[in-house]
Amino acid sequence: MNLMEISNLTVQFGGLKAVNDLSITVRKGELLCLLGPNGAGKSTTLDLICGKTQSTGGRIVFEGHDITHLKEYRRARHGIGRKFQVPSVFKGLTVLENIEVARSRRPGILNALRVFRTPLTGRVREILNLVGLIDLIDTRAGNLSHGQTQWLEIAMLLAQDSKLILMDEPTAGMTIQETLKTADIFNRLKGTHTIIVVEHDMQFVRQVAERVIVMNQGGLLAEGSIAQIEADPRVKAVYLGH
Ligand SMILES: Nc1ncnc2c1ncn2[C@@H]1O[C@H](COP(=O)(O)OP(=O)(O)OP(=O)(O)O)[C@@H](O)[C@H]1O
Repeated sequence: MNLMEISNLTVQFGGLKAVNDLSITVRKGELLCLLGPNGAGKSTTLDLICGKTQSTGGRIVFEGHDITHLKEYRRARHGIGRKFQVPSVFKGLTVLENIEVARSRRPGILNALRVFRTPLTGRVREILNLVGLIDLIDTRAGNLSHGQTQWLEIAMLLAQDSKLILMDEPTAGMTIQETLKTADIFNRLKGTHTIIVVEHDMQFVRQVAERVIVMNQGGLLAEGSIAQIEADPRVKAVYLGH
């Protein structure tokens, strides 16, 4: 079943078409990796899906709703969650408090503070177990390691029950062990969560990818399994060969 259909998506910045006539179908529950050389338009594609950037052409249909011209906060209400390269956790709050803020769905920290006395409910416990932070619920986010901070942010997206999770280079700056653990988290999310991830770390992509899309110069260059992508001479020429 399709969760999202992107047709002929285009955005022009001055003379540059950063995303150019891109069509992608995203299936419910799949983990889709977006690859491509620097400047291919991967981050811009995520920006166009979450509404951070408005397209200049094409269409995005999410669960049957045309969201092409919706503002970012309205797309978030439809269940599109975005994780940026710089984590947006509240450093002064504990791990559990951060999750509660994410779960409250109400804008503004003051509203969120009212729910802090909520006990560690089943779903929150499940999420914290999944990302391996269950023993750190009372730790301030500012005291977490880089990897733990990234996992907390993933947990916050899960706590919002996002239907589509968009992630831009989640393993950037991680140690090998942290990257392995992140792959494990992603593999456990497969099937129940729909994820689009932009990544340059091919080892990580090999561990998690079900379907891979390679972009080049704003357009779709190749699509397939990781084995098909790695054997594709066009991909080798512009990306993997370097
Ligand atoms: N707001 C903007 N205004 C003008 N040009 C932009 C804007 N955002 C992106 N671009 C340009 O669009 C092109 C695509 O950028 P984008 O960041 O999407 O590439 P990318 O594939 O994510 O690259 P990287 O792997 O380096 O992150 C680049 O040439 C970039 O300079």
